[in-house]
Parts: sequence; structure tokens; C-alpha cells
Amino acid sequence: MTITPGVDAPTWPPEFAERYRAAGYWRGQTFGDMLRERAAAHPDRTALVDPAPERRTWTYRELDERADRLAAGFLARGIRKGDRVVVQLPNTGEFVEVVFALFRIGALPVYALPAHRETEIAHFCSFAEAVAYVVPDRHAGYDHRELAALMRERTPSLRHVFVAGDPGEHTALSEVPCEPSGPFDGPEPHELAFLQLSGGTTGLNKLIPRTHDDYMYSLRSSNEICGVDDGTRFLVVLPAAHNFPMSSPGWLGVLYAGGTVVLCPRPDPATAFPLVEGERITMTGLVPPLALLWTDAAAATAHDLSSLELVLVGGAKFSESAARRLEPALGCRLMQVFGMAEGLVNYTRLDDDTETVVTTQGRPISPDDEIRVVDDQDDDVPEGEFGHLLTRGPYTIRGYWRAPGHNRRSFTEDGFYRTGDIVRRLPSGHLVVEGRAKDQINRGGEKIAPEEVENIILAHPAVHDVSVVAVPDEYLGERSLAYVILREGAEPLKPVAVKRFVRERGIAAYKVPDLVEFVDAFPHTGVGKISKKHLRSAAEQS
Ligand SMILES: O=C(O)c1cccc(O)c1O
Repeated sequence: MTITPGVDAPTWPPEFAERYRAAGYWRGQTFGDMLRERAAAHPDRTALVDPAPERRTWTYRELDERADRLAAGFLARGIRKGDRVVVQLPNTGEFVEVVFALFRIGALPVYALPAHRETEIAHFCSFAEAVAYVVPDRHAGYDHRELAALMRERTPSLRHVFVAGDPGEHTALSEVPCEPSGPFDGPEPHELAFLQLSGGTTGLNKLIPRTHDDYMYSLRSSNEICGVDDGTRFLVVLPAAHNFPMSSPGWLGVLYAGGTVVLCPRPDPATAFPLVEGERITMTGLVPPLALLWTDAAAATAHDLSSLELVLVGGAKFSESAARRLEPALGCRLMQVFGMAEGLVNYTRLDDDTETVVTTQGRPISPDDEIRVVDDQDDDVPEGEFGHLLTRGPYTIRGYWRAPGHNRRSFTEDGFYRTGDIVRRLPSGHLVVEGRAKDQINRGGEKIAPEEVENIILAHPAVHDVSVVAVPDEYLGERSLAYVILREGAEPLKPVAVKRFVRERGIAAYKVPDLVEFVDAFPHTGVGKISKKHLRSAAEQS
């Protein structure tokens, strides 16, 4: 169960770590201590607002105290430093309390999304050898307690299920807190803070080990770039466990700055606009499909959105035409952000001209973010030409959690992360994302590994072979299409039966193929392997 540094989670070579400390990037503070410091400096300021169903607020002092008591309760139940805890909570105050309680004792949250189901959660629990799983009772019509019971049966390491709300057969989260018996033996700043999820390209999600030092640096710099300060009122519209709304600059960045975080239960304008007005929201982050929806809804809304100063858009490519419409419609500044949970984050800047803001995906946070744009042989391409984006820097991981084989493919020998994105770099340093080399579908910001979905469909008795590819979609950017070859002599299937089969296997709904087509054969490459590129262009033409 214990973590061996450099083995379970590859880390920076000592000369890099020294350089990042000397440059002042890594400042030696943990998230637990950060909150403690803020609570001492401005105890009565509002840290957190959870507006639904009844408005609840937390001052910095209250959040700090509640995190302490919950941390003490977790310890009393045997959760220890280095233990992994799968946290699957919607945008509620409990999410923030749980995460800070775990930070304080050095247990590592594994950030599941509310949309995840049996397939994903079973993987996180077993691969991370989680000791606990934290869930809501019901969310969006789904009973998480039943899934939790199944996970307890199937995962030997899983000793606890904590439920926010009615616990059923499990333990109520509200029963956990107790009085701390003394200071916590917390983590060191260079140690892991949590495991974030990768978008995944090869089947199941990889886990991304982030340290207190490296993540705190990305927040602090994001705050400077985005102009976050103690007057910022940030609306968390996307699922709070996503890296973007957590750290770019996100709810953690805003708490770092002493601002106020408001948790939005659903991302639609009908839910969010009254909150923007009522809570005087100044900043938020959206994925492109939501940005479009908000842009269109703003024209007709009776709600006063004039408090909005900045909307960040990222997670998938934002079309230039949509980007041009956003600022006039919402009456605020647009900032594009191109980031990844593995590290590197790029922003357009507040003083960039409009053309740069609408046509690029920004430039890196740090002067020490090393960027290479290379061809298929890893040779640098001339400035301004397309190539694979490789990166290395003070907040980009050196390897995934317990994945040595995968790490040899995803990182160069000298530690550059192969992002899988195809970019072009402008003389200003801004990147333009042109496409993707990795086998992944980006469905409006939700990343899908085709292989994971293919493996599920292959289990259908009537299916001989399957290939899942991206097809362009005006609203989401991309949707998923499953090309299915049926077994000889099999009863014909309807597309809806394939979709139902995938859904019933227990997988996040966004991974269920949007389209299913039955074909006799896939286009093949010379070596007889399915050519995803070929399939993608066939899909684009159909
Ligand atoms: O993962 C992402 O897509 C992402 C987008 C914007 C900003 C981020 O930090 C991200 O991780």
C-alpha cells in the first residue's frame, strides 16, 4: 500500500527539482497549510457558496475547521497518509471539504467524475488500491450507493464507503468528523497531493500523480495571468473534479487568492445565469459547447450578467467564429486555455489583441515550460510548421502512476511528455492546436479512449470487430461513431441495441457511441491494421 517515490510515481530528476525551487516555482507549501494560512489571514471572508437546494456558505475559518474535523475523522477510521480515496462527488461543498481533509492527512484523492459508472470506478478502486470511496446518495437520477456496495464486494482494499446524504447501508459522511487530537502528521510539499485522471488513449484512464509544490505553482501563475484576486467570485460550472475548473485558475486557484468559489449544480444557462446575477460572478470556465450555449442564451436573457469580467474557454478546440461572438454577447473578456491534467497549461493573455485571443490557444504559463514541436522522428520542425507537441517543465509530470510500459511510450528519454496534440507555434510563442495524433475522441471537452469502448462492444456475442472513431460535430466539436462488423450468420442488430449494450455494461454516458454503423470491412493499412486516420476521413466524408 505504501508509495515508493520514483517507482509508483516517477518524479523530476534532482537537478530539475533544485532549479524549480531556486527559481521560486516550488515554494514548499501543502494545500492543507495554504488553507490554514488563508483562514488565519481572513477568517470571516466567504470561501465557498453551495447554492442548491438551500444556499449554504463557508467562511475560510469554517472551511478550515471543517476540513480539520473531517481529517481527524478519516484518521480515526484508519485512513492514513499515502492511502488512496476515490472521490466521486458533484459540485457541492462536501467535495471541497473532503478534498481538503484528505490533503491535510496526506491521503490522496482520486478524482472520479459524477458521470463515471461501474467500469471506470472499478478500475480506479482496484488500480489505485483505494481504501475508501466517497459518493453522493443520489445524483442526476442515479443511486451511487448501489454501485458503492458492488465496489466493496469486488475490491479487497476498499474498507470504507462514505455517503454525502442518506447513507443506506454505508457510513454517512456527516458522522465522520471528530475533534482533532493534535496537529496532523501531514504530507511534505514535494509529495503527492492527489491522482488526477488522464483523458486516456489506450483503454482505461491512467492516473496522474501531482505534487503539492507543482500544482500550487500552476495555480499561483494562473491567478496572475487571469487576474484572480480576493475580489474574484468564480462560478464552478464544469464538474469540480476536472483539472480545468480545479486549477485553470479554478476553484483551488481562487481559494489560494482568498476569493469566493460558487458551485454551480448544472451548467445550463437556466441554472447558471440566475447565479451569475445573484452571486455577482466575475469569472468562470466553460467548454466550447457550453460557451456556445451561453453565447446564444445571453441575447435573450433577462438576467443581469454585467458582473462577468472574464470567461475562460478550453477543453476542446473553440472555433474562431464562436470565439468572435462570445465577448460581445456576454459583455466580458474571453481567454482561451489549452491545458492538460498531465501539466502544461497555455492561456491567451489579458493584453493580447482580439485576433490572438480568437485564433490561438495561448502560450505556456511558465518561462520554464519547455516546448518542442517535432516530426514523426522527434526532430524539431521549422518555426511555424505543424508537429507533435512535446513538453517538460515545473508542473508537468514525468510519468503516470504505476505505468512503466506506458511511460516509455508517452515520455521521451529526457523526460518530455508526448502530449499527442498537433500544434503550430507562432513567433509570439502562442500555440495553435491543429489536431491530434493520439487515438482519442474529444466530445465537447470529455475525452474518450476509443479502445475502452471498442473492448466493451467486442464483448457482444453478435460482434466480430469494431472500430470507434470521431466524427465532426457542429456543437460538440466531435462525436463518436462505432463501425461494427457483425459475425457471420449473426442476427442483424439495430444501432440502438449496440448503444444499450454499452450503457448496460456500466460506463459514463458520454462514452456511449453517438452513432453506430454496420460495415462489411474496415479500411486497412498496408500492415493489415485498421487505419484510424483512414476511418476518420471516411467518416468526415459521409
Ligand atoms: O484537460 C483539459 O482539457 C484542460 C483544459 C483547460 C485547462 C486545463 O487545466 C485542462 O486540464
